[in-house]
Amino acid sequence: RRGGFRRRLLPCIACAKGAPSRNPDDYHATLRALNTRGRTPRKSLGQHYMLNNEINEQLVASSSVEEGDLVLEIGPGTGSLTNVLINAGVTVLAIEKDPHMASLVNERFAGNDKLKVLQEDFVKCHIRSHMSSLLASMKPSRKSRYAKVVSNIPFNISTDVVKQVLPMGDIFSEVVLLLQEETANRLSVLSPGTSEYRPINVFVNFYSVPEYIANVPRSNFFPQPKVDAAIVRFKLKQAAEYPPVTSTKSFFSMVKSAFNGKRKMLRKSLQHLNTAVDIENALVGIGLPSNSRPEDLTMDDFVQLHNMITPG
Ligand SMILES: C[S@@+](CC[C@H](N)C(=O)[O-])C[C@H]1O[C@@H](n2cnc3c(N)ncnc32)[C@H](O)[C@@H]1O
Repeated sequence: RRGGFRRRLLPCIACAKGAPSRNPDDYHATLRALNTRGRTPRKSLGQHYMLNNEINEQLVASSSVEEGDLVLEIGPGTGSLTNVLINAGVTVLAIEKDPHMASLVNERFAGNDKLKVLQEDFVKCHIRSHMSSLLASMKPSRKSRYAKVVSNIPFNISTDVVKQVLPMGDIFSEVVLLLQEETANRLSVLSPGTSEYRPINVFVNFYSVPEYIANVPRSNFFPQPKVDAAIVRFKLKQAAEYPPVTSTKSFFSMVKSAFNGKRKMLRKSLQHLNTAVDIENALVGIGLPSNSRPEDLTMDDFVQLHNMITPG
């Protein structure tokens, strides 16, 4: 066999030690789909396939999709989540980087006009133009004019996905992702004042309202990752609901500079924007100590500080 394909790659059910209780059909379907191609799951592509259809159902339920909706799925893999989405009556745009998995999922749903598969790297693709043209071609009778994202994504592109889709409130209303547990916590639960607080937290809260939905133990995936996962829902804000900053570019540039000097007080790390005295006065003006550090500020505090210390 060519190209690293092997005959027997996957465990049989009887060998699946520590596997969660699940409908065996789901497990069989995933293993069969992989075995038909002799595919070894690739670590570099974050290929940890979902074995438990109840989790797929929970992902779909968390996004409250309705019949007729348009859903973007990043990384359909064997198509187990795709199947639940299609059964919920939605149209799916699936973007899959691995050409083998893209053709496998295409074949699985051959002839189904509710699915469009693009074999592309999500990080590099023009998602806005793909989504805009699909939304424009759909019936105006749809209840929601917004699309949704529902995906079990590879852990290694989580930040790219979040950075790309959260500012797209004009296209998506909700983004439901299965993330690495630690990432899920960091993006949805972490509050200011903790040492892990970063610019990404300000970014997430600027563009969305995140909510931690549920932990998903690692035993639900094949192959089993070293860490647990969790479902997070981001409700996207529309442009009119974004915090009132004079310029988002200058706002996020200020936040980045603030965290560049993580141990530094803001009156030092933001000195390129204004004098130390003016920064101190601005901090006191919004009810914070004059020697505040970036991890002390909420997203709203950053917004106020930005509008006070940068020329508008
Ligand atoms: C964690 S697996 C999930 C597969 C499937 N959704 C499931 O639940 O079993 C991630 C999937 O994303 C695909 N993938 C990896 N990197 C990608 C990228 N940059 N763009 C699109 N798909 C990618 C992998 O090939 C794989 O099929």
